[in-house]
Amino acid sequence: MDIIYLLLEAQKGQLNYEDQSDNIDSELSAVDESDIIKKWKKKIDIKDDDIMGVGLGFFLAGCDTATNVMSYITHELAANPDVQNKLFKEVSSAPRRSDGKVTYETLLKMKYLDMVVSEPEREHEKSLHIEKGTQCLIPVFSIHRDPQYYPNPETFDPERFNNATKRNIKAYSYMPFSVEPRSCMGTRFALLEIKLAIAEIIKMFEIVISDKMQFPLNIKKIGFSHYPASGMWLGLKPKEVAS
Ligand code: HEM
Repeated sequence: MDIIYLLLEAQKGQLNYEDQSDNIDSELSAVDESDIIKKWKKKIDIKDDDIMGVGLGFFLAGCDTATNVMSYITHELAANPDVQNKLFKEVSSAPRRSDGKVTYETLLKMKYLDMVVSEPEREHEKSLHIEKGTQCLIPVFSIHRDPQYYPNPETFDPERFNNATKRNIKAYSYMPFSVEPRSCMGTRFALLEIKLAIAEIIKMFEIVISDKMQFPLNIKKIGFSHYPASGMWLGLKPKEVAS
C-alpha cells in the first residue's frame, strides 16, 4: 500500500512532498486534497506502532464504507432504469484496453459515472470557532436529505451533479467524506474503486430489483454505517453480447 510506503519513507526522514496539482488524479472528482496535508512538510517522529495503526485504520475505515456505497448505488440503478441505461451507454462506449479492461484514464473521463457517484466542489466559507474538547456530531444524513438544499431529496437524480447544477450546491451542504482538515484520507481511492466496480458491473449486467427487495428501503440508523434492515436484494441479468 502506497501510504505505508510513504510512512516508512517519512519515518526514515526521506519523504519529500511534491506538488501534484497538475496530476491526472485531480480529475477524479471535484474533491480536492486537504490544503493542510499539502502544506505538511515538517519531519515528525513516526513509530512502528503509528504505521501499524494507520494500516489498521485504513482497513477498518475503507472496507465497510465503500462496500455500502456500492450497494446503495446498485440499488438506485436497479430502481432507476433510465439512469442505468444512460450510464451503460457511457460505460460501453468508452475506449478500453485490448484485453477489455477499463483504464484509469478512461474512468476519470466518465462524466456521468462521476455524477452518479458524485460530490461537488467546496467553496471557501467563514470558519466557526469551536472550543477545544467540544464533542461535535454533524447530521450529514439529514443535511443531504434537507429539501432546502436538495429539492425532492428522496429522488435519485445524478443531474444534481452535472457541471451546471453542482455549482449551485451550497458549501458544506454536501460532505460524504467530511470536510478538511480531518476529511477522509481514502476519498480518491474510494471513488476510484466504486467507479471501477460500477463501470464493470454495468457493462456486463443489467441490475434488476429482486422480489425480496423492500421498497422503500427501511434503513437501520444505528452504528457507524447505515444498513437496509432486510438486506439488499438485487439481481444481475447478463447483457446480450453483440456478436
Ligand atoms: C465511500 C467510502 C468512504 C466514505 C463515505 C468515507 C467517509 C469518511 C468520513 C466521513 C470520514 C471522517 C470521519 C470523522 O469525521 O471522524 C473518514 C475518515 C477516514 N477515512 Fe474514509 N470513507 C470512505 C472510504 C475510505 C477508504 C477506502 C479509506 C482507506 C483506504 C478511508 C480511510 C479513512 C481514514 C484513514 C480516515 C481518518 C482520517 C483522519 O482522521 O484524519 N476511507 N472517511
